[in-house]
Amino acid sequence: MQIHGHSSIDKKHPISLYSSKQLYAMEQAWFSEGHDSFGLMQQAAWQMAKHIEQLYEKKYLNHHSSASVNFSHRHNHQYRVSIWVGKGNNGGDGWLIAYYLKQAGWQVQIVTVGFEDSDFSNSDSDQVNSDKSDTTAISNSKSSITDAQKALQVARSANCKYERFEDSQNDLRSTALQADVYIDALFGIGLDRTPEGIYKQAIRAFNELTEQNNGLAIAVDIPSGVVASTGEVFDRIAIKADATLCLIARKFGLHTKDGVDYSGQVTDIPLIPYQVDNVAFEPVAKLITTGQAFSPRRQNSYKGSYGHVLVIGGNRIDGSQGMGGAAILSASSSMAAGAGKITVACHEAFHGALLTSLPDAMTINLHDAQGVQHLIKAASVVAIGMGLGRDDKAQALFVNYIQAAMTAKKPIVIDADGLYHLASLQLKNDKLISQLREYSTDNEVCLTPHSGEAAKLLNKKIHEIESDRLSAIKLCAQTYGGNWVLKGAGSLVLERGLDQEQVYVCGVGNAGMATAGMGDVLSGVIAGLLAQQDLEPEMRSLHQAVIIHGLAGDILVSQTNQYNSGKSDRGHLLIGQRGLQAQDMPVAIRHVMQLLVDS
Ligand SMILES: NC(=O)C1=CN([C@@H]2O[C@H](COP(=O)(O)OP(=O)(O)OC[C@H]3O[C@@H](n4cnc5c(N)ncnc54)[C@H](O)[C@@H]3O)[C@@H](O)[C@H]2O)[C@@H](O)CC1
Ligand SMILES: [K+]
Repeated sequence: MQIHGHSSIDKKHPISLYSSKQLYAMEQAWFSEGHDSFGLMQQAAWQMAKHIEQLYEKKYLNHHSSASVNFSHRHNHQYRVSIWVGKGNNGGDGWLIAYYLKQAGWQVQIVTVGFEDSDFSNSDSDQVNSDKSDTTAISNSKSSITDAQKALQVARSANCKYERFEDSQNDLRSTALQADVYIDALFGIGLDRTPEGIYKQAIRAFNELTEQNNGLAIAVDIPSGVVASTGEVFDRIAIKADATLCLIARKFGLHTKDGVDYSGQVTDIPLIPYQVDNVAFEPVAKLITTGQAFSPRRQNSYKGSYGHVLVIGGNRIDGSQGMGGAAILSASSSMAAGAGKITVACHEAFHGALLTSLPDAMTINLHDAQGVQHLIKAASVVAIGMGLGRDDKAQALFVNYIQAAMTAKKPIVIDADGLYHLASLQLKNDKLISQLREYSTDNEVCLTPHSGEAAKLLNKKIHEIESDRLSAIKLCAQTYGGNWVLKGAGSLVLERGLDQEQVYVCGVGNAGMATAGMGDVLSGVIAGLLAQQDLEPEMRSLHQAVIIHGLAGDILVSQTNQYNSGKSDRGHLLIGQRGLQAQDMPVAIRHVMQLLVDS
């Protein structure tokens, strides 16, 4: 079930993202300043309980679509919450949320997963005297029990009802578990392996129950099953949350790879100051959801002021396989992103098609080496590889044109088959790789693989890339130099500065963009921005291009924009994610360029 409104983020500023290792270090820094760990858990749970009430009330108002709904309805209907707890501290948060929501008048049902009977009897023996059954008494209890066990005691001493998932599996569809809100406190940042057996069953049951009962699914800290440092979900076993209450600091894994599909709307509950124990933690990445505003163009300018993009690609191998579309898409996207002029070096067989769809472009035969080299000298930026082909002849062209671009000191964008050639040259220990790496220290080189291409470039398996995209993009940059995009849900962007590198996670874009040609569009936008020398570096940066590309895709599938309204007098039909095509993009890219000037 969706919470009303646009998905997760509408913050303008980049949001700092951290790994689980850093999260643990932050907690430890806080505790080493003398702060109490159970106290932190109490704060976390109390604040989450308040947010849970707010989220549910918001959902209720949306569904009863009248602002006049009076929340005195609470008196007619007791809210029901089902809280699923694991044995770690994430579960500890869950027990305390149960305690606070019960205080607030909710009907609370706890489902424990992975607990033995002894877990409860141990705590019985340690049980605090019932007439002192408050959290203070328990937190002050001398025993060496863990915070999670203390939390369990607090909830039990307040008579919160619980049942073991293991005992009640067959009855899980009983009315006892028909809740308005389901809380996932099974695993937090401590998840380090595939949930199996009872955990796998519990995660599945949780998802089924929330769906059947149209319940609101809220994850404590991170949806169980999502790895906080990578965004990976093993075997698709994870809680599908409508909302995530993210404790202390934003987890990297919420915004890239599978995490994007499971986290829902993310709310921060910071709890501790950003700088603890004199340590300021450097985020592993920054989440960006909006672009830099463009400055208006000078009236007194001409096409040369905005650069000349040379797109090299669109080959036809041995007279059969043709990939002209890749170059066309890239070229039209470059123009949509504001490049002053475009030349496309593609196979002559495609010149007609190119000019039909993009009469603004100039053409040259891809195989006219002298002519292309001459144009490389004249161009402001060279984008190479889209539909270039992978045979030896194409590789020779690639090497030749990259050498020419480096000699002429041009910014270079390498995509698709260009990346394939780089990977194979690297395997052969070809000198081009070290030359390119050296070149990229003083010149702009942008490389844009998806996971499959990154796997080839690093001579690894795709799943190795996917299981740690952050390490993969860093290794790409180390090996080849340059600035990188690792495409996919929550695309990563790595930009190298003088003495440090910055990683961004792109928080816009949608699954409709997982179609052929979208990468060609992106390379075009990157080249189009790079060509515009009038722009400040930030406005023509790689992350700006990735954001523009993502926003354009989102605009096309949004139901409320001028290009996609059933009521539009332009006669456009509604477009959804299914069926979105790369050729739809240039019009939306132009629109985003305009929005970014206006904003
Ligand atoms: N006092 C504190 O330190 C605080 C902790 N907080 C909470 O604590 C969480 C982290 O707690 P923990 O470090 O205990 O970690 P978790 O609660 O995430 O659980 C870790 C436990 O689960 C086990 N485990 C991991 N993957 C498993 C799998 N696939 N199948 C079965 N068992 C698995 C681990 O071996 C470990 O025993 C945070 O996410 C947050 O919710 C917050 O309450 C803030 C304060
Ligand atoms: K969780």
